[in-house]
Amino acid sequence: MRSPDPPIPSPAEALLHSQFGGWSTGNNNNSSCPNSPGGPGRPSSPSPSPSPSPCSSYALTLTPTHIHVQRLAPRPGKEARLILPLSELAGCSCPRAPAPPLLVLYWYPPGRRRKGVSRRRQVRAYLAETRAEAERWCTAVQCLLRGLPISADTEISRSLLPRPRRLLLLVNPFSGRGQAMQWCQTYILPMIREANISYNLIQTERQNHAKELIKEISLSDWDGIIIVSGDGLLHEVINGLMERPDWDSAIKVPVGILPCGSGNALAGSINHHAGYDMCLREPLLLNCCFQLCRGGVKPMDLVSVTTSPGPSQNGYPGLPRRLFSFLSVAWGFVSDVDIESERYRGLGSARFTLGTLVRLASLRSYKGRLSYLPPSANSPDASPPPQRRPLSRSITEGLEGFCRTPIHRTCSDMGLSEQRSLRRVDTEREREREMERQRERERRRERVRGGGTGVVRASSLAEDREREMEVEDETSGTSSESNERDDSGVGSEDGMIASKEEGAGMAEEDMEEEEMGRNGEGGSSSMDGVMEAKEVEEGYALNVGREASEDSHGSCSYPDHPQEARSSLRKNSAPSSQIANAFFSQPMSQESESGASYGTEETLSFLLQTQNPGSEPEHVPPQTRLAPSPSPLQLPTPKLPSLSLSLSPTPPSSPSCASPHSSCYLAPRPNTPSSASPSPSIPSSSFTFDLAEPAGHLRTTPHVTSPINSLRDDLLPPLDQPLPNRDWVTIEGDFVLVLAIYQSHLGADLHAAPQARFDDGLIHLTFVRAGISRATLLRLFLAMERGAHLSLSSPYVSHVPARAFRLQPLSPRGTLTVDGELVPYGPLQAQVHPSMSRLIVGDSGVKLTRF
Ligand SMILES: Nc1ncnc2c1ncn2[C@@H]1O[C@H](COP(=O)(O)OP(=O)(O)OP(=O)(O)O)[C@@H](O)[C@H]1O
Repeated sequence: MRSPDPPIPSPAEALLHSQFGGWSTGNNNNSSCPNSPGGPGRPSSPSPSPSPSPCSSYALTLTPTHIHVQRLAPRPGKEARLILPLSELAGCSCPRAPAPPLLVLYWYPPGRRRKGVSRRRQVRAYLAETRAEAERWCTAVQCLLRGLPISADTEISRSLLPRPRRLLLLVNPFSGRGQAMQWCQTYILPMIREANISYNLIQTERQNHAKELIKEISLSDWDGIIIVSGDGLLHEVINGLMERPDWDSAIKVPVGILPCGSGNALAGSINHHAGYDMCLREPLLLNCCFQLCRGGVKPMDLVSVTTSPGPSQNGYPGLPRRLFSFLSVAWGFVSDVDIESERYRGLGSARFTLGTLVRLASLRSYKGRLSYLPPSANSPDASPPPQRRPLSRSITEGLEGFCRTPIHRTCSDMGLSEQRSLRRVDTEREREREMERQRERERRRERVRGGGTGVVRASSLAEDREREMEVEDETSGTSSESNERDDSGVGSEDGMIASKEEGAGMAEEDMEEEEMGRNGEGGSSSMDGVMEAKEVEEGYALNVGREASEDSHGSCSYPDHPQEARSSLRKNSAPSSQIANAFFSQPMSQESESGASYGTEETLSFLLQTQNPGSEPEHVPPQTRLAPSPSPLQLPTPKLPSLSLSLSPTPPSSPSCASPHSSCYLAPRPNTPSSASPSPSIPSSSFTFDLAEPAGHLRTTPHVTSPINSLRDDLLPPLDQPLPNRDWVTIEGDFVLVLAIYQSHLGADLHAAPQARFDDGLIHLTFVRAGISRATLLRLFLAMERGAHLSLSSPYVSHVPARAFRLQPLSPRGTLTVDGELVPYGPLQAQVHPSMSRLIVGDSGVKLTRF
């Protein structure tokens, strides 16, 4: 992150140049004292222990970008030079008399941590000859930090400085693991004081407290509203601002977030855009707090969401609700995990890892219809399709020094595959297998060139694929059953957990899909597509899990030793790849061999094995205490009713199926009258565009209860009316998940939309069709940690940008969330409103205005 040290400043560059005495702070890095200005436990004058260092003296030079510190005594010389970039200073102070005339600099250089780069606090103090000199320096540095231009000729006086910024801090003491107040005392308030920011801190007392407050306060009193919590509280604040009569000016008040929740998606995005590596917990908080103190503001898009009516109240039918979202709308897997993992709240961000594994074990799919409006071609917002990460790059990650031979392309850029590939030693055999596969591919391509309809072609590819698998089996001598098989067969023998070798086989198959996609054979030529096409052709139903309507929310329980589970899981630095690795390397249990899906017990037990087995359990907040159940509950033995997969194979003519960029494997087609008639080669149940009766409450349309009638969703008709034919694309079928996200991160460690910017005017839609295997879905989420999931080539996964969308669940039950908060289940639509709000992001590498 740091640029090379600048040369010694020339006299022309120098704004100030003075000689200071040293001030010993009692430790080497000069970091313990003097303390932050003001505040409890932080005296305004240095504590008595530090003292002048009589023998040391320094020459300080201030330039517009740096403070150069040259030690003059006792050892002058080049090595005694320190350069403090102003961009790494949170602030400075000059303690009032009777304290000595000190210039105190609060320096937060980036330091390497085990996981990512994070700021560390250092305090430097220099003793000026006079108080006036110390104050002159302090004022000059503060002017530069506030972005006020000064020159060597400027008469430096305190009158140059604008009033200190005033922030309203709203703290949810129960967010995340309930540490928000403690972190305020330890990290947040000290740094905010150091940055010379005034603040008022309010603890929220209940749900919607923040919203009520925001609707009533005088906003002109504040330069920013800062949420010290998770994303849920910011959702309240944004909606509180939008429900004010003066919403259009209120929403322009800069908002910021200091992450104390469990997901911390927006904080993850700020951290990422500021140039830091992914990090969690205190390091993330320090980075975000530092960025906040720097004070840069960027426009941020908001998405207006119209949901179905809530339950009727006092005999009156509910009305559709309108709310504003800054983060995401989720349906299916993501919202299920979000809501169901609430019970593991005490685990911090690891609750999502656990929730993901539990939900994977009983994967559901939901029928529904997704329509979206792509960005117009000439729209300035239309961003180019995301670059696929070059395969070579991801392959070399983590492999340097391990493998010198060229790595087979079956090493995807997924962590799991990489790790598996490291275990492989028999490169000769691998090469032979690859050559055999290559020959098979060639033969297949020859046949495909012979033509035929999509289905017929897919079917013949299925036969090819089967033959290919036989060849693989022969050459490898091991069974490399596909994940898709494991998922698709009723009572499949494979279960969820594959052996290491099987895992490697799975990776190969995925790469196989990728390979075929690149060769223009599209999704239908993949293993998944093949099976699907074959089943469709033969009139079979494909079983991919349990249908939502039949699956009650699985009752889960915990192992006999929940304390152990908690203590091990508490290390919530989310070592998901480690977890997943254990997941895959578990021996098959009795249960899995007999075909049942995995339960929570297995999930927890492998987590236990991967994380700190010997550690003592920590204190867990009462609400998260997990009562040991008399006997460990299993997830109900799956009845595995058939799920009919109504989506057809991707038509061969579809350009999207060959696109390596957008992964639009579903062949979404424009909602034009001509395209609405199904192609003869596609089963008529697929991709229908008529409006079916939606699930949920909405049948006829009441007016939307919008607090803000003046902000129109100009791209959307009312929720009960058909969408315009022009430009819209509709996809109908069975989905595992639909995620609409407008920030780069879905959680601090989930880089869900790497291409997203705060103000790109886009909704980034990801949808996953039923039929995806659990293993592929798991790999998708693991790759998401690094934002590498866009490279995951699966015909079941699509990523598309949009300006608006409508979601019509057709399954009677499910969960829908907006910014992680539950909303009424039923049809929902949303439209982006570019740059509506303002977000405090700091000043790293972005053009911004200061608040
Ligand atoms: N004092 C309080 N008591 C109970 N609930 C509160 C209180 N203050 C706020 N809330 C509610 O708690 C919900 C969750 O808060 P928040 O999102 O900030 O934390 P989180 O869920 O831990 O974080 P994340 O969303 O990152 O997972 C919000 O919907 C908010 O309305």
